[in-house]
Amino acid sequence: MHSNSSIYVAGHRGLVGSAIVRALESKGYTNLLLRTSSELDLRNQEAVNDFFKNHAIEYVFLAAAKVGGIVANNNYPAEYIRDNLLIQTNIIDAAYRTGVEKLLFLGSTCIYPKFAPQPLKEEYLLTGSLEPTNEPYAIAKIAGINMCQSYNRQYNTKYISVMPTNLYGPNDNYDLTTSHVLPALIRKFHEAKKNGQPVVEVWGTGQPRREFLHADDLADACLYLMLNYEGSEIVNIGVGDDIPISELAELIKTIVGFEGDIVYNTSVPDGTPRKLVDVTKINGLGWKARIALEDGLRSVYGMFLENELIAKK
Ligand SMILES: NC(=O)C1=CN([C@@H]2O[C@H](COP(=O)(O)OP(=O)(O)OC[C@H]3O[C@@H](n4cnc5c(N)ncnc54)[C@H](OP(=O)(O)O)[C@@H]3O)[C@@H](O)[C@H]2O)C=CC1
Ligand SMILES: C[C@H]1O[C@H](OP(=O)(O)OP(=O)(O)OC[C@H]2O[C@@H](n3cnc4c(=O)[nH]c(N)nc43)[C@H](O)[C@@H]2O)[C@@H](O)[C@@H](O)C1=O
Repeated sequence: MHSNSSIYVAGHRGLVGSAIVRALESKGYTNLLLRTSSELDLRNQEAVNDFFKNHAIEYVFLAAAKVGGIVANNNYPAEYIRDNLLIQTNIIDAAYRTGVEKLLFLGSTCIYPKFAPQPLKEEYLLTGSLEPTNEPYAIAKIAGINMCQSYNRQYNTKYISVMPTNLYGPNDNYDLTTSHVLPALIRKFHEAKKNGQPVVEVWGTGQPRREFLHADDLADACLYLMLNYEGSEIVNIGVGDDIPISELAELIKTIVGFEGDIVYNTSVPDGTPRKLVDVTKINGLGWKARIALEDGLRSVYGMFLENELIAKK
């Protein structure tokens, strides 16, 4: 990949896509192709084919997807399987038909069996049943991985698939009905402090453990793998450490400065009890995460406050 290679970042306004754009720009890549979903609906095969035919795209970062937290996944299963299958199928096939040099597909650690041994090694894929709250999304992602591998095998393409753990960072989704736990708790504690509320509700039992990776670390890993990895086998991306949701809640509570209580709403599902990734493979390839959770949290809360000030002006 050269500084003037034509690079399409699908989903460039999202948490991951925007971090990949920042990483590419900071490393001097200048020829980036970017389209919002209203400019190019990636579920529309004809539009996607035309877009690829009309631009000599050399590299693709496939970071466009329908993404959401546990409750959104559980409530809208049809949308999660349909949109993700359409988006990824249209892009992967158009990339092949127009001779794209290399493509990076973003999966997720929810592709691993619900009760797989920890930490999750790449070879545990397809060894057991999935977590029901996100099975449709996970099945779409598994289909995407297999599609990349099948195209590599039959058509000699160079499509790589990465499995990031739970992510957070700039341009995260703070809508409490669709967001993931980390941005949701930042907003809940912040609003409770501002409004003088005595309690904050945290979903589930607080016992599940999650691993959190900053989107800038993830983007750095994606760029590193695009430049240094050619295998068809999936690669985990994580920090190699996790914490219970109850501990995350206490940490965010302290950073935000909320002095009230936490209540657990156990009518909301916990989801997978644990999904800590084994990072031996990516560490062996020469990449390691750098941003510690507490530093990352302070930084995103700072951005959250800045955005709130801007919104008020
Ligand atoms: N967030 C997380 O914790 C994790 C995310 N991932 C993976 O990373 C990838 C990116 O996720 P993330 O950045 O968090 O998601 P976001 O929701 O932040 O961003 C998704 C992007 O996809 C675009 N998009 C969605 N639907 C369409 C469509 N029909 N046509 C065109 N573009 C569309 C959106 O574009 P627009 O803004 O223009 O509407 C948006 O910018 C996904 O594959 C996800 O599975 C993996 C593990 C964890
Ligand atoms: C990235 C990943 O993201 C999803 O899986 P998840 O990790 O279960 O996601 P989550 O961040 O929504 O929840 C993590 C844990 O946190 C608890 N929790 C507490 N309080 C809130 C809360 O206020 N909001 C949310 N969303 N969760 C909360 C919640 O009950 C759960 O125990 C899937 O989309 C999956 O497909 C996927 O890939």
